[in-house]
Amino acid sequence: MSSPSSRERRPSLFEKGEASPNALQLAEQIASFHVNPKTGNIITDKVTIVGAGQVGMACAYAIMAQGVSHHLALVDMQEDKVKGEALDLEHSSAFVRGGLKVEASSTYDVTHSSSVCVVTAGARQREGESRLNLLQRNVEIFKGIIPELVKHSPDCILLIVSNPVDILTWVAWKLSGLPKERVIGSGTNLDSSRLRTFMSHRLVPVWSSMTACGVRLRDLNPKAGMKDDPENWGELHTQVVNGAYDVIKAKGYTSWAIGMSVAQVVRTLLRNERNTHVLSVHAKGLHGIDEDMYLALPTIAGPVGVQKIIALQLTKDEEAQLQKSAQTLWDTAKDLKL
Ligand SMILES: NC(=O)c1ccc[n+]([C@@H]2O[C@H](COP(=O)([O-])OP(=O)(O)OC[C@H]3O[C@@H](n4cnc5c(N)ncnc54)[C@H](O)[C@@H]3O)[C@@H](O)[C@H]2O)c1
Repeated sequence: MSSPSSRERRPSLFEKGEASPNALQLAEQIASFHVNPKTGNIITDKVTIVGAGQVGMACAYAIMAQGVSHHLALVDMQEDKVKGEALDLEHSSAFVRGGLKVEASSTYDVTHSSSVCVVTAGARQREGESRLNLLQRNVEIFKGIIPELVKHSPDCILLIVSNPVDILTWVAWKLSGLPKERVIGSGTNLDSSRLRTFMSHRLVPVWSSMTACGVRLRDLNPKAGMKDDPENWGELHTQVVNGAYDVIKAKGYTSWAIGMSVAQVVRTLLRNERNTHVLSVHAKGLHGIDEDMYLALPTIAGPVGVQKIIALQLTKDEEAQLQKSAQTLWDTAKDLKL
């Protein structure tokens, strides 16, 4: 029997010459391929993020750390900054299962053939500036971004994060020429998480046993969330609405939670996980909405974009409020110069 020292060392693939550069390239490609189960087409997991600010980089980090994509392209008009961010991220490649490739530029060549393009670029409000003026400035920014993204990735899904997200998703749809199903906004996916977080603060001791027994909050407190609710669950609504403002007041911007939220949506889009997220989708014709507008609604989306918008069971009053929201958004959007 041969001793370990005398045992012939197995040559590595490189030494045996089995892995030519082409084979390595192929392995790299296979690692980042998924198959669209509906069409059978191969899609890559390449994701572009435009805007390498607080939100864009939190999205990039979450997408990378969760292994949602192994190939990122970052674009920002601040070339030095975006290149620095890309290097910093790519240096963590050894800690990421499957490795990581990060490209960065102030132009759009690096974005070619992306499956999902996330847009977080936006202008910050100037002192005394009206929201409409800020919005028009963001429209001008989008005019420089959206056609470039579509030119380099004509089959991509656009995922808009910049605020105001519903209106800018509509703007991106108009500027892109893509089918409405392929343009999606981050909607209120994050607000849903905020609601669950605030609920868990109240319910941690009993939550798991309640859900395990199939008990719902309304079974214990039929007035939960109503005006005369003795436990005042309605206060959660205020907490959710103020959630972003509380964070911005304390640290100047929001980043980590929106990054995680976007990573979750991108995973769903790439992997066809058929999860339901509350995303900004084209809402005309739903719940009596007449406006050509995007609104946040529960949506199932995948590699082809929006697959299904879940019909909500709304009271007349709730439906009227949704229609009013659509009207308010449209009143602003219709005056924009596209
Ligand atoms: N949808 C949501 O739930 C949600 C949550 C948080 C923030 N946001 C929005 O995300 C956006 C970004 O926020 P932030 O804190 O990262 O801002 P930020 O100022 O830190 O980053 C914006 C980045 O966009 C870049 N940029 C501006 N114009 C550009 C252009 N024409 N081309 C390429 N890059 C350009 C800037 O250089 C900057 O790096 C804001 O509109 C914010 O309101 C949305």
